[in-house]
Amino acid sequence: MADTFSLQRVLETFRSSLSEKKEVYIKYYIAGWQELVAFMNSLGNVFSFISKDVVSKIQILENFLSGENGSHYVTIQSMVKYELENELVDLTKRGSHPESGCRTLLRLHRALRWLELFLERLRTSTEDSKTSVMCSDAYNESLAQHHPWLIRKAVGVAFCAIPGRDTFFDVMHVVALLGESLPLIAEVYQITEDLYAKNNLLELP
Ligand SMILES: CCCCCCCC/C=C\CCCCCCCC(=O)N[C@@H](COP(=O)(O)O)[C@H](O)/C=C/CCCCCCCCCCCCC
Repeated sequence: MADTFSLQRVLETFRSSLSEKKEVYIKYYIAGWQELVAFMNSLGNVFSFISKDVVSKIQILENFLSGENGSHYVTIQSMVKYELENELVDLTKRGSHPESGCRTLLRLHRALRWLELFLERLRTSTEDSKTSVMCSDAYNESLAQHHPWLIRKAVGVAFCAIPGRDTFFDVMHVVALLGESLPLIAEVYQITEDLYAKNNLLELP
């Protein structure tokens, strides 16, 4: 496992993603995901179908951010407002906007919940706890409900290749950091969740 992964950096990027008004900057939200992808890539090819999916979603959001309407994509709040006001979101079935910013970010948002649940399990785990079980329990409680059977099976195979608990703690260096990361990740998650719920965007196709 690459020793270049730093939970501290993940923490810093998600911290930078929160504005004073508690809006979420997409630039830093994406940067947080890029750190997590780098970590996943270091775990081997069995995870590449997952990291490719995340990378493609990051790319879609980066394209919006650097495109001609980029100023509307500075925060998740401004993106939601802009895409809804301009009817740029497929709300019930996929149509002329299959890759809107709102539906793309929703996929990462659901995955952030998985991360929160997994890190919480890791933080409270004991020496004999298995990371594959923590991962899979967190997955069943979050992302799995949105994935078809085939993806759930493939994910189940990938979970078997997850390194043990000690390896995670070696890489993370400071266990205490988990206690600091979790509330921050949870806050970013909750702000996005409330915004999406308020705008009926939680089930975008
Ligand atoms: C110190 C601890 C650090 C832990 C770091 C963990 C790093 C993990 C990084 C990413 C987690 C997974 C992100 C998964 C995003 C999935 C988005 C999604 O739901 N995509 C599906 C739907 O997309 P559309 O078709 O609607 O566009 C897509 O079909 C799914 C693709 C692949 C399945 C992804 C399942 C991921 C499950 C959890 C991954 C565990 C990785 C474990 C690494 C330790």
